[in-house]
Amino acid sequence: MPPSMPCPSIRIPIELLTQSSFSQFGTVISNPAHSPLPASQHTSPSPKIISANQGTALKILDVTHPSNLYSLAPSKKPAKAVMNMFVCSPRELRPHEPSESMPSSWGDLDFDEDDYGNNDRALFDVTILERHPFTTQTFIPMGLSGAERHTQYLVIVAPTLPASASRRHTGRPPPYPTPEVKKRGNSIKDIFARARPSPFTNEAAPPPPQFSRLHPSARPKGPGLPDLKNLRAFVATGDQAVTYGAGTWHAPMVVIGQRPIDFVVCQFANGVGIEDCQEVELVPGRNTEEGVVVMVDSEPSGKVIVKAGPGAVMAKL
Ligand SMILES: NC(=O)N[C@@H](O)C(=O)O
Repeated sequence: MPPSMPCPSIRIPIELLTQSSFSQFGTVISNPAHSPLPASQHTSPSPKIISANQGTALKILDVTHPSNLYSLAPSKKPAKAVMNMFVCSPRELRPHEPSESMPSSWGDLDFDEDDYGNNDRALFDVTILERHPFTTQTFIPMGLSGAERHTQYLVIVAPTLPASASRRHTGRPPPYPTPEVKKRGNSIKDIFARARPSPFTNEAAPPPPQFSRLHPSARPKGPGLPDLKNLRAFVATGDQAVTYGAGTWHAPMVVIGQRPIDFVVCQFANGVGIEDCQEVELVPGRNTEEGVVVMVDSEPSGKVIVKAGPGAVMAKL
């Protein structure tokens, strides 16, 4: 049984998965020529593209930032790169019950029941979140086209609370090993290693902070619990892959539609259960109506409707 944390009642509208909306959680991998947003709404820097394969291919560089932080794991057991396959079945959704105004991650939303037209609303209850504290994890869907309307997947993520706030939630320290950050050593060797200019290399610039070379989404997130009030839900198209930054709290993959999606999943792993994957169960408090819920609105074709952020059809904020 994973540890649990109390959760508030909160309804989450769905956003379009784009690199800029997702940047604090990880990276989105897609052919920039197939962006779902018009060029005027692109906010992330253009990727570097070079010609390859005797001019018959475009090579788009560094589309994601795999990171292996297992040197910080308490066991110190080294990890290896692994590629697994997840065959993810469509999730069961709960029928929507008419509801009063509910707090949401986008402010208090007032849900007007007449607004759906022919569209449908169903609810996905987020009951568990997990994270891989020492590795990025990339989900690459197979066999789906960007135009596929009936089968899509949701990427549900949450920021990490500071450890002190996690303790307030549960009344106890975070249940997981804290990534060990290197202590500032005081031996003669350590002091010389920090000296500038360096007596060993003559380097004049100060040593870079431990994680500064990593993409911001790939830096360790700390041991805290998920920040449920700022949980976000994104809908991905079939031609997008997604990388969760190391330590990013996320829901196990949520496929929407009629058929399973096969994903190739790339990550590092060292075989120590608690270091490879950590889970927390979300339990609504005694006076809490329903817990953390993602609102899944869809067109009659089955296509999920984006309700918040760039590309929203009818966000009511
Ligand atoms: N994300 C997801 O569906 N599952 C995992 O992250 C896992 O490693 O089990």
